[in-house]
Amino acid sequence: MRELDSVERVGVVGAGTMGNGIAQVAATAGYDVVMRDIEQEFVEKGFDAIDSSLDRLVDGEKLSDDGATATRERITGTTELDDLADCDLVIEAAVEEMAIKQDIFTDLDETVPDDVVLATNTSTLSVTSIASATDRQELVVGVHFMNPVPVMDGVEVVVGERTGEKTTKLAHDFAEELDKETWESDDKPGFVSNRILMPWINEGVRTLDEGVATKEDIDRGMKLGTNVPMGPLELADHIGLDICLDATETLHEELGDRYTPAYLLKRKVEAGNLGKKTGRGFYEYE
Ligand SMILES: NC(=O)c1ccc[n+]([C@@H]2O[C@H](COP(=O)([O-])OP(=O)(O)OC[C@H]3O[C@@H](n4cnc5c(N)ncnc54)[C@H](O)[C@@H]3O)[C@@H](O)[C@H]2O)c1
Repeated sequence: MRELDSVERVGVVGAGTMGNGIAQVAATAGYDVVMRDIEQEFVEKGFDAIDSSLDRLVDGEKLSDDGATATRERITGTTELDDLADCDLVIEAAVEEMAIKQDIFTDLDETVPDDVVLATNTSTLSVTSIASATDRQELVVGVHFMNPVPVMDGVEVVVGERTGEKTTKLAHDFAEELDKETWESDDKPGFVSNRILMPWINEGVRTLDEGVATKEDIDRGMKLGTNVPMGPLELADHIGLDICLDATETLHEELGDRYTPAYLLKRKVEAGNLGKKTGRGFYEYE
């Protein structure tokens, strides 16, 4: 297995909310990064998000101008999977669909050298099922970054049925190289974070739908009452309502009725009101 010391080039699959954030923090830590999406347009959008994020960090004096320029220069974009062939570690952050993730892992398994660790950023899908699409299950692990990646300090390392000990250690060590702190979860639905967070968000949506309070009061109530930085509806908009629905459906499928997705959550996703990323969710955004 390729050790962390020999990791120079990191591949990121998906240039969306999480992929571009992971590419940014890996490049800031000094790694060369190849960020791959299926369309050039999505790659460009990923770079736009990275540029805005780096600008904010420079404005807030958290990163120097030179640091931002160097970070940006270390990231290359592509639509070709073959461009990941000389990566020493690959992190997948494509859409939360098992069939798509398994196809990606089968393709990666054929493209990337046998001793390279393949990580997935899945929020709730089984790391073991994703790994089963490869011939290197010992080298597949969950490395679950939090959103927004450049801001959040934590990374959840998810250990699948056949994930090797060295692979798990590499996942922790790599996240720490990116200045993150880690915790570990067994490969069970929702892991630690979303098993607890998604029912909280879902209950917030039901509380709105059942007319208990206005959206503003639900969010204010939870912020003032429990000292969290965002209430459930604001946080759902931030994460993306489609991501919340996918995660809640997985939990419902695996863990039963207490996780049934709220009706209003499904209605908003069907209407394309996915939260911040589409300009409208529970709140409206410029
Ligand atoms: N949004 C969050 O708060 C959050 C937090 C933690 C983990 N996650 C997980 O991270 C993953 C990505 O989520 P996101 O919010 O960045 O989604 P997103 O929709 O913003 O981005 C997904 C990207 O993947 C691309 N894609 C689809 N198929 C691809 C393929 N075959 N190859 C390469 N790229 C492909 C899409 O074009 C899109 O640009 C999901 O598994 C999600 O569950 C999301």
